[in-house]
Amino acid sequence: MSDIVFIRGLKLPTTIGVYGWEREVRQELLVDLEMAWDIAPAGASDQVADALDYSAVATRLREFAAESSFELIEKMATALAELVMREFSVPWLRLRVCKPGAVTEAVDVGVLIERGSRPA
Ligand SMILES: Nc1nc2c(c(=O)[nH]1)N=C([C@H](O)[C@@H](O)CO)CN2
Repeated sequence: MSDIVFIRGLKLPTTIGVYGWEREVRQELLVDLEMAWDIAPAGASDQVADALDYSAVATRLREFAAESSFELIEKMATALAELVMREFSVPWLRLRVCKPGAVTEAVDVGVLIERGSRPA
């Protein structure tokens, strides 16, 4: 099984950053998430109850980020990955967390992590 359910370009307003001014403002992170998930049951039934509901995942990530106050995007990425695996029973994921504008000379900066075991 090598199916993937994904979310791309999810906006996560949050408090994030190591500098003093960053503790006083909200900034927007962008997240790309790939989750290993067997889509065969939903593909057969056409019922969202049989699917990994990407809408529910997105809502939960935005809720978590809104309540978070981390310094590093490494910490945010780790926490988001743990949440998705724990609450949605996802066995493997690849998560990119981007902080647009953090380095003005760069198109983008961020971290890309993989967690869990990918089903064969
Ligand atoms: N590897 C990281 N480097 C930096 C981070 C980070 O979260 N991970 N954060 C900052 C500052 O908060 C920066 O984004 C402010 O523009 C610097 N380096």
